[in-house]
Amino acid sequence: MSRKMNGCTVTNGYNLENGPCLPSKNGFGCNNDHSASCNCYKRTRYMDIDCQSYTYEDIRETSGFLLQKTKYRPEIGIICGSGLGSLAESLTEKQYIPYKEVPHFPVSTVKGHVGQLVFGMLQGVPIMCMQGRFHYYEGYPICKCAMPVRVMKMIGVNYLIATNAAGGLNESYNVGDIVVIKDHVNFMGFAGVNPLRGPNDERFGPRFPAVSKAYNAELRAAALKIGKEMGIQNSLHEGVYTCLGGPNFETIAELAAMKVLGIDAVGMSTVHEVIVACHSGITVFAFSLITNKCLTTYDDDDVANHEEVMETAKNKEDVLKEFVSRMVQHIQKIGGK
Ligand SMILES: O=P(O)(O)O[C@@H]1C[C@H](O)[C@@H](CO)O1
Ligand SMILES: Nc1nc2[nH]cnc2c(=O)[nH]1
Repeated sequence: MSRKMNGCTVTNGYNLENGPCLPSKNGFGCNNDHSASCNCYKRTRYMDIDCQSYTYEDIRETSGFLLQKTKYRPEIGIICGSGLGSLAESLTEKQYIPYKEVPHFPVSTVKGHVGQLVFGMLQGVPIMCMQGRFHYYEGYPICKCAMPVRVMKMIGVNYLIATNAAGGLNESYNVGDIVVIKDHVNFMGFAGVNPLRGPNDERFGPRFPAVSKAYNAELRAAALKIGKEMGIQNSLHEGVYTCLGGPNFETIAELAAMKVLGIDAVGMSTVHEVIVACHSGITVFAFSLITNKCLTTYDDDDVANHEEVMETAKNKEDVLKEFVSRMVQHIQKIGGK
């Protein structure tokens, strides 16, 4: 079915000559003719098709905007998972920048994800914190979900602390435990859903990056040591995380299959961010808060739900703030500013 949209003839949602024709975003670089010379065209042409919705220049525009807005020059970036936004509240001298004010940034649509950048100090270290992340199930292409990591890199971030809420599949895990992620299984990647899909701009990173050491071993060891010092070693683990597309939680059969594959924690984020961080040379530390136990038998009366996820995250707020704060201190000691 064809119809007119923003001056383009759109057939089944796509302008077949020029790619999808979407409304220009705040007019950034769009001259409204949606031709090949129009930035709007360049940005939207690949969206959902080639997963290349942001050019290097777009990311430069976004990071340039932020560097102009803030006096902070952070080397450490933090992404807050569902219900974990309070991690940003540990920062002092905070500056908030809502996503909707930032050129090219997506906006958060999920409960528990505020949707703003928080710049500030933690342990005397400048930090850039995302209070709210982007998920594939919200309708964003996966490259868009991971786009803020490229912005972080261009701003000067060299260390990423990615956090998430996850279901505990490993039977030894309890609700409220922390899992230091040592590796992931990119299920969505098995189906070709990868944030690096599409033309590769070498200025972002190599065409074929290795991700076998994505989760920095030194930082993982430090996290376990910190856990001991905090007296939480019995509720701290190292494990394998996976991201599913969501938004539904898993079936019993899906969980049984994942168990066989050695997956310990199941979520709906982080993997795409870590891949992009790795691609751009950012050192990664990531952890899951186990917000619910994965239910693996048919006679369980319970079912997974977002409210439980949020509640568990709220209950563990203080311990997580302390954990992250000590990790930041450690990173600063080994090289971050
Ligand atoms: O953003 P994260 O991965 O922490 O959020 C998890 C996955 C879903 O977005 C949500 C489900 O409750 O929690
Ligand atoms: N996929 C998935 N994501 C989660 N986020 C928090 N808990 C869960 C879960 O059980 N499964």
